[in-house]
Amino acid sequence: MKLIEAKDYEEMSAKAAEYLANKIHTSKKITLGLATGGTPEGTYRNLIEDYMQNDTSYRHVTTFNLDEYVGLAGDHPNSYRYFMNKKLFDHIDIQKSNTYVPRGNARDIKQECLDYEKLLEDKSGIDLQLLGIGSNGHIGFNEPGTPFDSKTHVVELTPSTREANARYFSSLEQVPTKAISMGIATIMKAREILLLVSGEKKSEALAQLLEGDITEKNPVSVLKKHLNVTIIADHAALAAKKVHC
Ligand SMILES: N[C@@H]1[C@@H](O)[C@H](O)[C@@H](COP(=O)(O)O)O[C@@H]1O
Repeated sequence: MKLIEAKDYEEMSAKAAEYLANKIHTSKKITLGLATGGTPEGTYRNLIEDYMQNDTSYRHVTTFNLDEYVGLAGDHPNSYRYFMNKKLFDHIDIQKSNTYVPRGNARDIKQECLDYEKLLEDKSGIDLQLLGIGSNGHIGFNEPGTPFDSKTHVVELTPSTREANARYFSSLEQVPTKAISMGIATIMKAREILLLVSGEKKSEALAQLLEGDITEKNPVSVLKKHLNVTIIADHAALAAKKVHC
């Protein structure tokens, strides 16, 4: 695993966007795995700036998002499809038909998981997966205890994850209790992974990744088995690691 240090959230976001833009520029065709949440928002802002200033085209880019809330349609303001449209896709020249997010309002949610996994395979998988982490080490919506061999599946959200994400909803009760998430094996199939970690709240999870064991109790620890992982972390996120040293 390669670790790139950043001063703060802004610097982490700028470095991540530069990393991604460089890959987009230098490839003829690329499939990106994308994440939602506060962590990648700054990266998307920087990518939009880069698009406007440097004419970076996204016509050759396909994207697959990690997850989506069960029960929310794509035009619901709290859905991850809506987040991606507003925070990135609406501002760049990507073809919307090449952007995939699980359909949280699909009639048959289990079938939707199977179809999403198959679609990913049919499109030859992910070249570069952007990832954030939850403070309990979750990746996508794969909570502690999720088997490492899991594929795209329906997840029961833990109270702590619902609370952490309640800031986007008008109340905790509004936060869905289930989500569709790429599984850990799905994420690990990406040819490259870029993990972003910012802030003190994530420092224990990051320290566990850098210094702890590989265990299903800490989903992010699986990344130690991947051969091509880059972490961009800010100083606040690295604080616990430095205390441990
Ligand atoms: N499903 C998402 C994850 O993909 C994300 O990494 C995590 C952290 O979010 P944030 O970046 O807002 O801290 O939250 C959610 O649970």
